[in-house]
Amino acid sequence: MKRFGRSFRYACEGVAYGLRTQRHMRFHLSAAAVAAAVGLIVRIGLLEWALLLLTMAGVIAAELINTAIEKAVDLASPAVHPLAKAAKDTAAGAVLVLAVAAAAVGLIILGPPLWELIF
Ligand SMILES: Nc1ncnc2c1ncn2[C@@H]1O[C@H](COP(=O)(O)OP(=O)(O)OP(=O)(O)O)[C@@H](O)[C@H]1O
Repeated sequence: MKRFGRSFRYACEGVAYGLRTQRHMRFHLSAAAVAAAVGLIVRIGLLEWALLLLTMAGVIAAELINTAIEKAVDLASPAVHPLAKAAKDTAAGAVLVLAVAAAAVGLIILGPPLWELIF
């Protein structure tokens, strides 16, 4: 149990590090906060909340993995190397794919009720 608590604390430190140092992470969090606020306003259903939360968490988790890869690459290859570029760009690409999918999910779930509320 003590070991579990320690691992949990280290994981929280990792999330805090990502939040503190990655501007993209702050952007993703702000977008998630806006989506959650709209979800509350238009009163989406439980299944919609589950989907929205899963996509938000997916983007944030991908950003954390991207940060981990960036740091590991910087440690392993401080000099310019095509493989270092490939590793960083591929990891960034994974975040991009998830972020675009999350934006689409947000539009599909929040778009129609928001439209109805406004017009
Ligand atoms: N060691 C390296 N060798 C070759 N290319 C690199 C290396 N480090 C970074 N690059 C490339 O330089 C560009 C900018 O990289 P950088 O690490 O500054 O990331 P970034 O996308 O600006 O992210 P952030 O601002 O979040 O740190 C990317 O295309 C990356 O692949």
